[in-house]
Amino acid sequence: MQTGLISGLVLAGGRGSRMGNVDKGLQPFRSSTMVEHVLARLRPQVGPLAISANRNLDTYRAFGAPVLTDEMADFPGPLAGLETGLRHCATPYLLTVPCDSPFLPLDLAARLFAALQEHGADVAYAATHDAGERVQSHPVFCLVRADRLPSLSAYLAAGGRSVEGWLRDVNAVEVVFDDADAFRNINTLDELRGLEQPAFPASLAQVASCINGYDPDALPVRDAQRIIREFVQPVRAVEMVALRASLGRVLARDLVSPINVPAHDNSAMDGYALRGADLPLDGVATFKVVDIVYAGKPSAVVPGPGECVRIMTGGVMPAGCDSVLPQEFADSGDDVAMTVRAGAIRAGDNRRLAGEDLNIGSAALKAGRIIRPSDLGLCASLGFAEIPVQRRLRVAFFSTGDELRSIGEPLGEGCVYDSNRYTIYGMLQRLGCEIIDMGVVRDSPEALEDALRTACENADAIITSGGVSVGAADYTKQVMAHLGDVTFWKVGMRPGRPLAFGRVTSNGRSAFLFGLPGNPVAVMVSFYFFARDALLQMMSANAPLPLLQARSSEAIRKKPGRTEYQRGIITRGADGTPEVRLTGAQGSGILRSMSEANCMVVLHDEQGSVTAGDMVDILPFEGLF
Ligand SMILES: Nc1nc2c(c(=O)[nH]1)N[C@H]1C(S)=C(S)[C@@H](COP(=O)(O)OP(=O)(O)OC[C@H]3O[C@@H](n4cnc5c(N)ncnc54)[C@H](O)[C@@H]3O)O[C@H]1N2
Ligand code: MOO
Ligand SMILES: [Mg+2]
Repeated sequence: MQTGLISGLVLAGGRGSRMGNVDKGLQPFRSSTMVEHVLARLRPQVGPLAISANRNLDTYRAFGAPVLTDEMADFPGPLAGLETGLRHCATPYLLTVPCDSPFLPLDLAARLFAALQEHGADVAYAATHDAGERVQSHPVFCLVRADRLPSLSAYLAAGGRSVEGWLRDVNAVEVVFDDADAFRNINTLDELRGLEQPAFPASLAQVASCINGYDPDALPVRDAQRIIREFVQPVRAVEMVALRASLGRVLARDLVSPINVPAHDNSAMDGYALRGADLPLDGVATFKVVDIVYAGKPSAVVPGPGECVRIMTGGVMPAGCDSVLPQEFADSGDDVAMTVRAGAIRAGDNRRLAGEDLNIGSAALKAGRIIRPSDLGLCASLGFAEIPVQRRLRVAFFSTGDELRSIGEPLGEGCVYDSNRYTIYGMLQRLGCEIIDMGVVRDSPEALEDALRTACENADAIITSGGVSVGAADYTKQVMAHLGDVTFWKVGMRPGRPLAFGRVTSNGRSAFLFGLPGNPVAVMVSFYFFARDALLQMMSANAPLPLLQARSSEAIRKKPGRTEYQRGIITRGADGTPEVRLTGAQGSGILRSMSEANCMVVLHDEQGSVTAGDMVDILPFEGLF
């Protein structure tokens, strides 16, 4: 069967009345949507592909197939979609499938086509046996001759609406498939239950009440992380971007392979393709060369016993051949004959199997992945021109403190340049966020409220630095508390003890807030260990902190009962394993030692002093995004 003879049409134009009038095709299903599963399974079986839909047209268009809307008004049912499909059909046959059948058979087109040909029929449709062995027909899985359009139009014009009714008017053949599950459709929201989006977050107090012995003034790191994780919600908005533009973005849905890669069994070597059974058991054997196969130019020749085909790397294996003798392993060989010695290769050698890289219907990449260069290549090998990614997370940030000066301003008595906005900028940039830099905000209630409201109305998350400890001029906490559900913690850690976290609201818009401490090292540590994971969670990204282990080359003093983050330099030790030493002074204002470091040493709550030679957890900065 030539797939190019058949156009595919996914019927997604129904009312979805059994699902409460939702658009069935767009319902989330296994990290993507139902219709995308259907498209992935149908695409390899047909030439042109279209979607019949009557709502959410732009969303459907983003799946990369033209969208046809019913030409008849008022949702008259699947036949209206079929009629429109036939009007636009440029091939001799049209195959329809419903949008809620994510498991449809991969040989649907081939089997219906074979039956249509065999019976000289107008229409072939699928059926299965139910549990009682009765035949149950699935008439919306049907292959129709495109020239049957007039008969369908006449049936509809006469008021006919049921697919079964029209099938009685034409010469239709039923094709029984064994796998009833492949035709299972998902009809109710109940069936989709468990895949729904999580409920709106509870209040922070409710979340915190689940923590044993919750004390905001002495909160262990892991409890703070847990509260943040349970409170933060993903921003669900997906956009299609050109393949190259997806680098560094978060994949929004599983990418299901629409093809086998490679598509055919092919040769891994330049040499001779032959039947493994013909290889000599001892001595030598001479094969007659009956054709030459180049990559991209398959041969129709089927070598007989004692025959072989010269083949180039990547060339499609000729029918019946299962092994390739690399040409340098032949005793002699040219384009006429080849001689091989016993034991030169084994049967099956040097053949790359169809689908060994990626199998049709398998998840090539999982939703949540941050797209890397190899993923771009993988997507290209599947023919994907556009990739569904999460929209970039919008993060607004500003610094607070009257002593802060921006670069370019004169540095007055007692003032410091604002460095936190630059470290925060760098860390957000590496996470792939859309950045809204709001500068330095004066320590006045009005200026702070103004800034927080603007940030809240324009961003998904807000990061501030400074003003969260107990100082007298700090209005930050008071304004944050006034604008939303914000809590102030003293976390059992060093550096980065004070931390504000919550959700602020202004004019009906809300944003998650991370009020990081002002000290320049504390701001980075609390970003990496609290804000980073939360922002990734909002982006629906899967990228846990890459904690590794290294041997400490020195003793480190540490009190159990709090987490300490020390700046370290990791090198390759004498025995080849990673070894870490500290950068010296660890004060939370000493940014230089952060720059000198290439990792953080993480000493957990329960840990006491470290002896030289002990293994410790480290977070390497390179590769940390
Ligand atoms: N009595 C107490 N004092 C302090 C405590 C405490 O528990 N009790 N905690 C200390 C800890 S730990 C930290 S961390 C800081 C956090 O203070 P704030 O978040 O209120 O921050 P500020 O007071 O505004 O600034 C602290 C420090 O950092 C400098 N800073 C602030 N922003 C920037 C910036 N954008 N660029 C460069 N440097 C900045 C600021 O000048 C201060 O020196 O509180 C301790 N105190
Ligand atoms: O949390 Mo503060 O970190 O010690 O400067
Ligand atoms: Mg302060």
